[in-house]
Amino acid sequence: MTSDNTPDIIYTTVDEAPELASASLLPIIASFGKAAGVSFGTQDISLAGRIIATFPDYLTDEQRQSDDLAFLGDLVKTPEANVIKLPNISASVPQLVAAIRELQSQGYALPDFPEAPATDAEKAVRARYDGIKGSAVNPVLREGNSDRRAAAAVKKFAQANPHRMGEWTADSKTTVSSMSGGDFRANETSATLSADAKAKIVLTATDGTETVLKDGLSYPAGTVVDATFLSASALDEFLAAEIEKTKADGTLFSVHLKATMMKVSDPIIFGHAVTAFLQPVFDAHGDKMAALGVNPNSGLGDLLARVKDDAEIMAAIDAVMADRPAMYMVDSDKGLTNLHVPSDVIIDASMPALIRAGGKGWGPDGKEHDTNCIIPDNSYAPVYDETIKYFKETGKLDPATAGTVQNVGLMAQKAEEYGSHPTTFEIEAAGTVRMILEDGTVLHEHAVEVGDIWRSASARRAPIEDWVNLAIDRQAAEGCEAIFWLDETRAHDAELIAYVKPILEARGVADKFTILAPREATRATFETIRAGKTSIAITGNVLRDYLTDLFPILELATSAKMLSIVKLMQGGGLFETGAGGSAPKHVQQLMEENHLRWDSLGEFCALGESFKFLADVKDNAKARILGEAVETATQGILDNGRSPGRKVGQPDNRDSHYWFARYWAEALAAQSKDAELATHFSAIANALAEGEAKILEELHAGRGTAVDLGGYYHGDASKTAAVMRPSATMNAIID
Ligand SMILES: NC(=O)C1=CN([C@@H]2O[C@H](COP(=O)(O)OP(=O)(O)OC[C@H]3O[C@@H](n4cnc5c(N)ncnc54)[C@H](OP(=O)(O)O)[C@@H]3O)[C@@H](O)[C@H]2O)C=CC1
Ligand SMILES: O=C(O)CCC(=O)C(=O)O
Ligand SMILES: [Mg+2]
Repeated sequence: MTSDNTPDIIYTTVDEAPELASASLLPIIASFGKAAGVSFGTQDISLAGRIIATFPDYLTDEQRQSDDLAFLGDLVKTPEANVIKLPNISASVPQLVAAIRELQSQGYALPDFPEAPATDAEKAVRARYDGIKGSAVNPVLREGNSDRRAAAAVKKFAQANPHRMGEWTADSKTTVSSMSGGDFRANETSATLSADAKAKIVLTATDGTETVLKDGLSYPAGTVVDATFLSASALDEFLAAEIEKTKADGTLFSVHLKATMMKVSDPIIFGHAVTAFLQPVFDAHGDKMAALGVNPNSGLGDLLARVKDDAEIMAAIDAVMADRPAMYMVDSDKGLTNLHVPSDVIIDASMPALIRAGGKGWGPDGKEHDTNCIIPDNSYAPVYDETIKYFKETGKLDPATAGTVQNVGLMAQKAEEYGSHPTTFEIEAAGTVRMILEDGTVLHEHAVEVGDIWRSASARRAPIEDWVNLAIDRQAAEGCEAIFWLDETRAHDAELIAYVKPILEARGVADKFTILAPREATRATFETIRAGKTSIAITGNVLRDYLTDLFPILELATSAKMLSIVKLMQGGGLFETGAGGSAPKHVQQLMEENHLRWDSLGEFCALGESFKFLADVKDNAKARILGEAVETATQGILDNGRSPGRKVGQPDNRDSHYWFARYWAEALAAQSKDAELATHFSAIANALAEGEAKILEELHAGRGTAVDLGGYYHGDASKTAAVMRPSATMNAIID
């Protein structure tokens, strides 16, 4: 599919803070690349871009956009792929609705999001929107397993400049609470297919009625296929008890889920939490609320917007809230609670932030308090539970001396739970769910009740083998401790262990690895890094996600500084920038006071790797020189403290890009491998140095005042450029 017209490197157009940063950084990168004959192209994977691309039939010719995600989905399956992937929004329903409204206000005649689709036409629109919802981009692009770690320079910098850590004390009441049974962990069954297989999922109701939940599933031989369910009644009992327990303990009530990546199951679990918290209101006014279109899965914020004109319901809500435990707040100034929006509290970022703060969450009084962290399912909750227990015993981690945890994550081809959306169902009738192979074999079978959440996930043989081999390579490169975080008592993990052990034996490296269940691995790993050493965590997809925020946030203060390489299975390279998200809070700050605290270190690291990869695969010497100079520039940013500050008045993202351009140009001017490049860039380096005072002054003009970007999800490119590239002097040098 690639042609001579495909640019050497594709940079993704995304959302929120990283996209604002791109408005300033990408012109620099493209200009420097051009001088060395390296071409850059962009492909739009933003939420707004994906909405537009999904509804061409509703739009004018000028408004239409190509389906860039589909293009990239094909590209990553080719050896030519060289993609720099920035974090993008994985939209919850409230975010999706807000983006649709914004586009409609800009004249895009898009259909409304059908909350309760009734007609066939509405169902068709809803199906199209559902394809955009949640984590719809990463699983398509991640055609390889992940290698995430802190670059040596970044780690050294963090040790020399340790961030502040909250104190942990033995008497902290902060705790992780999980179900005592009936959850996904307890009900899981797993099997490895011995031959290629087609399968269907059938619900047989107690009265004998059969419903095919899914047909046409097809798996190659060697696929590990899991099935499990979470009992709705067990969940509700658990949540009701936790509300009481939180109140008795005087801690903050908080629920931590991944409603974005687990876009089918977790919004439902979130909805149970909203319902449980407001149970007396639903008991008294449920019908009226349903008539007003309340869907608890969309959160308390959406619920309040729908019932706000009904004084009786509002009074009932106030009365219940007054009686409930205090809630962990997303924004106490604005009254945004944990339960307002399903995508505001995302477990991979929220739990580490709380742990970094010494186990404290923000309460409605704007003060920090011990918190009850409710993580209903036990599959991965023990990692956080053990982390908290460990810190209560030993006190906080010291980032000045702590070693580092790297991750090798099984991720390719929608591995494990993160690929389970098409095979996740909220059960509508009590009975039995069976996963049945074409030859009639019943692979999995569960007795279920109404409301239970049943799901199947799979991991294919080729990605699993690639993952184990990547782990072997990484361990050989580092020569350090390496742990497979797998629990032999968990059905899925036992199947993976059956893959891992023979490969390690066959390659003669079994003695270099240990296999530990997540709880034990957590403790062992903390002990290793407390001693200043390195550990490689080799994990499945979910723990890849969780650990590459947890350890970086404790070690480096943020996961934004991580190197995130996806070695694509067909030979291409996907370079993710950092391991975190799109930082909505940063956009708010920019809009209010014209300060962007986003740190582009993740972009710098990914750019260096992308150039190196280009140099290797296309034997492009100039790309190698560009890449080496990017590394020098990144080092310069760290050594000279040029990263953005958090507060207005301090240097921000734009300042850091000026310094990045300058250090990069200086490094290119200083190298002696390519005289032509050296001459070209020494002129640029000189101009940037001579213009320093004027450029910084121009960059700082207007700081502290509100700015207009022309939109949140679909901003106006010229307005954004005016805000993000305010230095005419610098622009003249770059352009
Ligand atoms: N790869 C991807 O595409 C990913 C996408 N996401 C998406 O991103 C959105 C937000 O997710 P959320 O869980 O809030 O996590 P984020 O990582 O966006 O934000 C958590 C906090 O981390 C800090 N942070 C993150 N990146 C940077 C950076 N480059 N520079 C400085 N600080 C940074 C900020 O802290 P502070 O506020 O203290 O400055 C930020 O508020 C969601 O839509 C989510 O789905 C999430 C993860 C990965
Ligand atoms: O795709 C997403 O929504 C988030 C991905 C993520 O958090 C990660 O890969 O670390
Ligand atoms: Mg993550």
